[in-house]
Amino acid sequence: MTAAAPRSLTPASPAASAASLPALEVSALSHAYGPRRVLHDVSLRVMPGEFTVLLGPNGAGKSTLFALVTRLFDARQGSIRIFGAALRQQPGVALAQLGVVFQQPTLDPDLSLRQNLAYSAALHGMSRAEGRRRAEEELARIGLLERAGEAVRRLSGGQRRRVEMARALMTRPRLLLMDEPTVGLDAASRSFLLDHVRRLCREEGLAVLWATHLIDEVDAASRLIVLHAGRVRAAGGPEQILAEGGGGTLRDAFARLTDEERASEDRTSEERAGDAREAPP
Ligand SMILES: Nc1ncnc2c1ncn2[C@@H]1O[C@H](COP(=O)(O)OP(=O)(O)OP(=O)(O)O)[C@@H](O)[C@H]1O
Repeated sequence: MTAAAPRSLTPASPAASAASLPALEVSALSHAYGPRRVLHDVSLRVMPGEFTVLLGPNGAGKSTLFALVTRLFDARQGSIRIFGAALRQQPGVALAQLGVVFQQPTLDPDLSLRQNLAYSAALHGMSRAEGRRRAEEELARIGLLERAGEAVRRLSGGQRRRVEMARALMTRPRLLLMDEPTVGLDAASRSFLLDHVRRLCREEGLAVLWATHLIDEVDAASRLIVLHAGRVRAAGGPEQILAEGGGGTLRDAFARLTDEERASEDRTSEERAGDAREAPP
């Protein structure tokens, strides 16, 4: 996660050729905690400029997926590529393109906004001057530059989330992961974050994977990946999710796709199929 190439893509830039590659490509990824498998053969893609909502109820496996993509855990089964770079084989190249806002807040409340960002810039190998310049740019974009010298603890929850996003964007990542970033925020703070991120997708080609359990964070331009009980239940635009989820409203379709009974029926039939494959002739 070092300072990477500028996010804006011009046709002649080397980054432009990477624009046709998926920003994130996860293939047949599985993960277990001890004997308990919590991700089952997950495959998904996020393309540059796409705002993709990873929608799943509590326990679906969203944070586990993020932990694998950020290499907190080693992905032993399946593969993960970031702009074509395989995470296991080329971790430095892959992670240099990635920014992350984790579910748990990680700002130091006693440091100022500027100090928190400077600290992160130093960890990413930026010079002091560059770190300061980038911090000011990102704080200005989220409307908090005037408060740069204040301690984080004086900010509201929504403002803290904005600072975390500014920090993640300082290295100019081309793929941004956000894990339940709106939990506990009021409606105005939520829509600020959503609008800001969607604008970065539209105007700068940023690819975003936004994990949430809230269906109302989906808009008509979003792509969706519905994850439930560690499996991708549906993926595509809202129309496709409606079709796969049996129509009605998006909320109805999501409820059906994440229905426990249906999930366990599918598990049972997959297990039966697995048994049949493994049975001797
Ligand atoms: N460190 C761990 N050890 C054992 N099991 C875990 C661990 N972390 C998560 N799990 C289990 O893995 C499953 C997926 O959890 P995960 O946190 O990835 O889901 P999630 O979709 O992010 O849910 P939430 O929104 O509640 O955080 C859950 O059943 C959870 O209990």
